[in-house]
Amino acid sequence: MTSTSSPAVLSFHKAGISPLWQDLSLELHPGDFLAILGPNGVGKSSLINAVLGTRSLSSGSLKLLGTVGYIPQQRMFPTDLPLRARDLVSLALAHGVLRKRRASRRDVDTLLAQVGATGIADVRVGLLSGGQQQLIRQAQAFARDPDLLLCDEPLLSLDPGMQKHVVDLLQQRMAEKSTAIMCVTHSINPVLHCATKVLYLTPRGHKIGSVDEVLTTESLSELYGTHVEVARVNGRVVVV
Ligand SMILES: Nc1ncnc2c1ncn2[C@@H]1O[C@H](COP(=O)(O)OP(=O)(O)OP(=O)(O)O)[C@@H](O)[C@H]1O
Repeated sequence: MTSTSSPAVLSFHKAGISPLWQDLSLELHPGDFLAILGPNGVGKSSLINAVLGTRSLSSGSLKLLGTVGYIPQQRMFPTDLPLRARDLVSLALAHGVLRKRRASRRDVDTLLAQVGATGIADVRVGLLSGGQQQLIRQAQAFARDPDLLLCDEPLLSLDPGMQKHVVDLLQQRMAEKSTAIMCVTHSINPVLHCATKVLYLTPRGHKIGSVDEVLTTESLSELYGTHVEVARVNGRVVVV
């Protein structure tokens, strides 16, 4: 549940990365789910990278309160990487803990169970399928109970069943831990039920608001400068 009474976990104030986007102001509160949409190359990943500090803003500012977890765009682990799924999760849990350098086996097993990866715990990560590797990345990102979770196309190349599983896990984090989520995606439908805000980026400008405010014929036609039809079919958003 969104908690607008709590301080914003992340806020952008008139932020820009030239020449991609500018004058971006938004706030993310605990329990918010921001879906970031837009065409290829418009600067969606760059927005995530700005929060991670790996890309600088060229104007404006951003303020981050709290810890961050990151699910990167899908990239396969090397097939010969000599680490099991449980080793990667263990490293993520132990990271930053100075006195206790090793995560307990129980904590690792709990996290693996949470993402439904118990059965692959002892398999070398490079031998896992793309979807299975994505679960391990999710477990890594959850390890330190982040206040803000950055997800860069976490559903890419997953089948519908696995997409639902991944979105359910994100939604569970929002509900149980009030984690705020920023999720870059090329399709709004798998996250339609949990998105509290949508940021739609185009080379001509951007819009921020609820799904019903942003994903409309009027709003997208204005953003693209040409008529774009947005329809609802069986509860799904269809852009024509
Ligand atoms: N560190 C960087 N420095 C300068 N330019 C960069 C950097 N990283 C990416 N770019 C450029 O910024 C532009 C936007 O890239 P970005 O990956 O943010 O787009 P995107 O909207 O996520 O695209 P896609 O949907 O295709 O993943 C691209 O032209 C890219 O080449």
